[in-house]
Amino acid sequence: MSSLMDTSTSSSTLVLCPAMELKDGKETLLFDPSLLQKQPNLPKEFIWPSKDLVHAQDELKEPLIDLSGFLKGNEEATSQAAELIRTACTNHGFFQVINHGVDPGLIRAAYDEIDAIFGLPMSKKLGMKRRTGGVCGYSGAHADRYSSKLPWKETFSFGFHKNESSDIVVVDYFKSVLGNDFEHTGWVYQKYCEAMKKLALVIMELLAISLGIERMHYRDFFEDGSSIMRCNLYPPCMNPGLAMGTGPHSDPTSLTILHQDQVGGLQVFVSNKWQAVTPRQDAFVVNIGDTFMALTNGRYKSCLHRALVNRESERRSLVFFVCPREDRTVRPPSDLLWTGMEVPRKYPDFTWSDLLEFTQNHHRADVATLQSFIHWLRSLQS
Ligand SMILES: C=C1C[C@]23C[C@H]1CC[C@H]2[C@]1(C)CCC[C@@](C)(C(=O)O)[C@H]1[C@@H]3C(=O)O
Ligand SMILES: O=C(O)CCC(=O)C(=O)O
Ligand SMILES: [Fe+2]
Repeated sequence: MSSLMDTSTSSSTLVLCPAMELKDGKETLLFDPSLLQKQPNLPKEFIWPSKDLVHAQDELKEPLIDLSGFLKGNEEATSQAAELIRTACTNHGFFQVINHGVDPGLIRAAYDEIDAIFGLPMSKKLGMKRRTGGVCGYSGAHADRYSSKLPWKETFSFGFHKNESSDIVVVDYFKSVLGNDFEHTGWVYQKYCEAMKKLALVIMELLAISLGIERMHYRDFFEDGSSIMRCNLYPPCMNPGLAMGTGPHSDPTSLTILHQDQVGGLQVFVSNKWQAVTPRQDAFVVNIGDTFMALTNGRYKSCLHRALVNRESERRSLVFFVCPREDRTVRPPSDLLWTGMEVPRKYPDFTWSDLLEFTQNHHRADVATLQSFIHWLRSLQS
């Protein structure tokens, strides 16, 4: 299976870049913000094509969905929320929710722990690095995965799922990877992920209602899912106009529940232009991912978005990626495949496990991941 990974190397980096590390005998760039920020110029690996750097023209504040009525079982509020969701997801796959029921103190604690993680010495962070082919662990600009268009960010990701042996998998992960000193951090993210999963299942009900299908359909599909939690830290950048915190993409996952701090930088592609998402500390950003788009047979759109960096401030975001159990077949409900006559399938059956493996080993998730994945699947079958 040919690798589609970006393998271009740039020897000039050896001169420019203050820090390299040897990986499998190959010199790769080491994303150490404390060193890189002192550099006068942005290393070439972080420079993005001009087509990706087009400025945002407007701010996108709507649709903002108040969940309080739905959570109380108010039918009028439920149908209003469903209508807003239907319009937003049919067009661009982005909305925000307020009065979601998540404790603001838990959100604050999750941000505090971001600093505990990324404030560790580089040697410690490299010791908890994401393994090739996996999602979990630390990553510095994904410099060990790609050689160009590197994102100006550090990430730390881990799984959240129920399993027979433990119902505190996040606590276990933090203790095993970061040590017993991080048990408290593990509990903060255990509670945070539990709150995200609870909110995700509420939103799944609303999504089903908005599509006019059986209310529990998606809730049941995701109940036993294996989700991914990611902490993002975007350091200040000496040349933010040429860099990207996270490049243009749609999430290959199903549903993303994101909280951004007050710095700002998230943008979504709506009405054929990039629009800034103004931070609201009381809101969660929700976007439809590729897998959920397939679960609606393309009725709901996977949201195209990106994150910019700035010269002055660090930016942080907490991102919860809702995923189904890895072996579940991704197939739209039959109610979406019949409107008095048969509706053609837009995507073949697949599993999240296969799409995840594709993004981790064969294709850098971008603005066309699902199409590339379908082509790749078909190439395997031919
Ligand atoms: C399954 C995943 C792959 C990524 C993390 C989750 C969902 C979002 C994906 C990602 C953020 C999309 C942009 C590119 C990417 C490489 C990144 O910038 O981190 C993607 C993640 C990844 O492959 O690690
Ligand atoms: O940090 C952000 O605002 C966006 C991050 C993102 O899109 C992602 O991690 O998938
Ligand atoms: Fe994303």
